[in-house]
Amino acid sequence: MSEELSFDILHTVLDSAYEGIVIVDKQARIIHFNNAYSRITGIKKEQALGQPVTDIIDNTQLHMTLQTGQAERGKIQVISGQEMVVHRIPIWRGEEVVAAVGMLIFEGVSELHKILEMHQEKERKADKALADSQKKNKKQMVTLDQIIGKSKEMSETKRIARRAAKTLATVLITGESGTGKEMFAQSIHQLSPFADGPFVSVNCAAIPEHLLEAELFGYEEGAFTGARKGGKPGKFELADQGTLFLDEIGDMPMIMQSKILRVLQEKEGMRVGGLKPYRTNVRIVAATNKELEQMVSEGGFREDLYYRLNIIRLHIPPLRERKEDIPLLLSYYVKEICERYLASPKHFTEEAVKLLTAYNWPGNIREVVNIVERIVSLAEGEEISATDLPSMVLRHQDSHAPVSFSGGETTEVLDTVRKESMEQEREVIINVLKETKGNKSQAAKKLGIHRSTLYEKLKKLQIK
Ligand SMILES: Nc1ncnc2c1ncn2[C@@H]1O[C@H](COP(=O)(O)OP(=O)(O)OP(=O)(O)O)[C@@H](O)[C@H]1O
Repeated sequence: MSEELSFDILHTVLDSAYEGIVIVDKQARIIHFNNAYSRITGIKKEQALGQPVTDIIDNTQLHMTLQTGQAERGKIQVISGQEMVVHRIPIWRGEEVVAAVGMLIFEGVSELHKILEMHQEKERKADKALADSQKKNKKQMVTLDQIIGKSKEMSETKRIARRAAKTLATVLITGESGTGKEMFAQSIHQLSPFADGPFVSVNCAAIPEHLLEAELFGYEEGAFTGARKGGKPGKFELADQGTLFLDEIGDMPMIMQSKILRVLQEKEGMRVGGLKPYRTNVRIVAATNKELEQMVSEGGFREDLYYRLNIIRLHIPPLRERKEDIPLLLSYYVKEICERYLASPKHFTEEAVKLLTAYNWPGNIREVVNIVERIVSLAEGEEISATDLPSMVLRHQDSHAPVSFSGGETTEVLDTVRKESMEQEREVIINVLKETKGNKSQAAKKLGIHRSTLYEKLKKLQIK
């Protein structure tokens, strides 16, 4: 590129900059004065070019920059009666300062104040929103009364939860996905001596392994690349005097298991990059849908941590083992969802309830919520009948679970559907097992069901 061309390009770039830019030569004469500088100060370009900078710009120090060779940043300079923020930068060639650049960053300090105020206002709003959402969360926290279920199994689970809540002991909640483990954890917190403190929830499976320590214990400024200025408190600090809910604890990496055990024993934590430990007094409620005992025996979970967590055990049975709760859940959620969607009230016919009760609900109550949501948004009339149900419900009927809540005989339709669906289910499972070369854990994962459910199905469908 010719020297002339690069000079032209440079001038164009300087002229289109948002900041005011002035360049002086060795003798402190102005050799460049860009459009922004002219706009901000009202001084014409022709007036400025070739003139000593001290004659043109009020209170300039650029001639001093040429002498000292020192850069100055963020200095306040009064130009045309206004305070402005400037940088002054010397340009060296070898041992000598050959020019200096003056940059006008903010047109006035008042602009800087405005920006600062805007920023502070934004921060105030964000803090308020956070405080409001924390208050709202507190109000929205679940209580035991909101947990639906009158079956013997659920009544027993609630009884244990109520008693566990009053103690300071660690609670381990087990149960398949979607059975309501987080609901129980919140209810325990609400009834516990820690109820006035925060409820902090961490999903151990959702946080990448290398971030988990910082998330749980916090970090100090500069602890790693990307660490936030001022550091960040960890969940153990945030949950102080409250409850820390460690969801999916079975997915916790071994190294973190040891660190958690240490905090539980010593009631002290240490931020990543920190030098001084902090005190933390939290009630731990952990949950998992994994077989922790089996993980312990296979070496995937620390035995000492397991015993430390398993002081009170709360098992939530899957929905298929407490079928009498299904009609209650259906009628609660159909009402709640119709209200939420501003839809006209709807109800299930007796036959639809029978079919839904005979379904095996591998996704438990979360699946109930999803299916009812889907049905409500598609069904047109007030009545939800068998024809409105998703085909999956008809295909996966639980043949060895008689529908006893209404005391009636199962219908012929239901029988036919069941027979057909068992055949289909058998075929699907055999195919998946072939794909996984007989590996049952992988097959259960592919089918989206728990391993114990797969074993039950293998037995029921006589798959060898
Ligand atoms: N007994 C219940 N009564 C009413 N709603 C319930 C009940 N149990 C669960 N739910 C609802 O089902 C959904 C799943 O519940 P929750 O998140 O507590 O389950 P979970 O066992 O913690 O699931 P995961 O193991 O996947 O984290 C939520 O929408 C919750 O409100």
